[in-house]
Amino acid sequence: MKDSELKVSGQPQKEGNPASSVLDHEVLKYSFVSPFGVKQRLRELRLISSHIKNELPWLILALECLDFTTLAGDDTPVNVRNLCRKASHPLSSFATHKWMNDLHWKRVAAVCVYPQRVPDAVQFFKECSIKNVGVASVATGFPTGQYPLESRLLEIKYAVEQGATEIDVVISRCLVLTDQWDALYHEISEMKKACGDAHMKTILAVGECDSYENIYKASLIAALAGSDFIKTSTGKETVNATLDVGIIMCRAIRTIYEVTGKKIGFKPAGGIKTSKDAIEWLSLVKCELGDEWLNPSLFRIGASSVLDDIVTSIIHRARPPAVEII
Ligand SMILES: O=C[C@H](O)COP(=O)(O)O
Repeated sequence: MKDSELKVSGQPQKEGNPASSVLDHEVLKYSFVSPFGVKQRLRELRLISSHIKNELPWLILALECLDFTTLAGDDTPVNVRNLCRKASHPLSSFATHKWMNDLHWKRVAAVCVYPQRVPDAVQFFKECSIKNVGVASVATGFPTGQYPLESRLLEIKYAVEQGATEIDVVISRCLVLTDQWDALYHEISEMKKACGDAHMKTILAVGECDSYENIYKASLIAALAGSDFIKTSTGKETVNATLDVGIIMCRAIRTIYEVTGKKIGFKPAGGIKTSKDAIEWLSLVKCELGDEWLNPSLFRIGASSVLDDIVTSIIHRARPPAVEII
């Protein structure tokens, strides 16, 4: 299918600094999405993904792009440390097998926790001298965002002070649903400032944004306001990451790249539970954005429960066939 057939278009503001202080409304004029085009593209992408033969490299990539998450009211230092242990050496129980080669060095990209649990993760990685697993914190009144901007910004600053290197912020869906695009741009810009050097992933909570057009506009605005990544969902909405919405967000990312030259990352999150799901998302990003996006600096999968299935699938495919001795 040709790109034009999808009819997801956009004309964001002029080239140059993507995070100027005001939103150029030209960006919102061209946000038409054809549901039929999206459906058609989805069918094609599913077909492409179902034809993948050698899944092992895809599974390893999925593991390396994982934001391994715990976001529960009963999280404690102990379960966060356990999460970090698993994140650092997910394949360690097979490390003594020769066929593992360098697989046992593989690690997830980051752990993702609530602000209050950031010090537990930071301390664990410090004690174990592990430097290449990021610590992401959710913030800004996660998951609803229904708090004053002032306190949401304080949460970001708190998480950064505690050592978070990545901040996953949620937007006010209310601003999207009431067409307050300037206010949305303003709050995301303020959040980015509060992050300082920490990478900011902006969660749109797509299941609560009402329409494809709103998701496309919110994606463009989040990118233009300085987000490093756009992320689908918190995992707490009734509808979380879906592939159709993934297509729309990737198209917005591509538009931003074509017009500003800036590469924005993409993070589907919420309800991703199996290796097959993970491969479908990787395949979507490969088809929509290209191989350049297939690395942890531009692609993450946010999930609390997919790791075990990815590990099982890797072992199943990496293990040599059993030798018959009789
Ligand atoms: O950001 C990650 C999500 O909160 C995880 O959602 P999940 O528990 O459905 O995997």
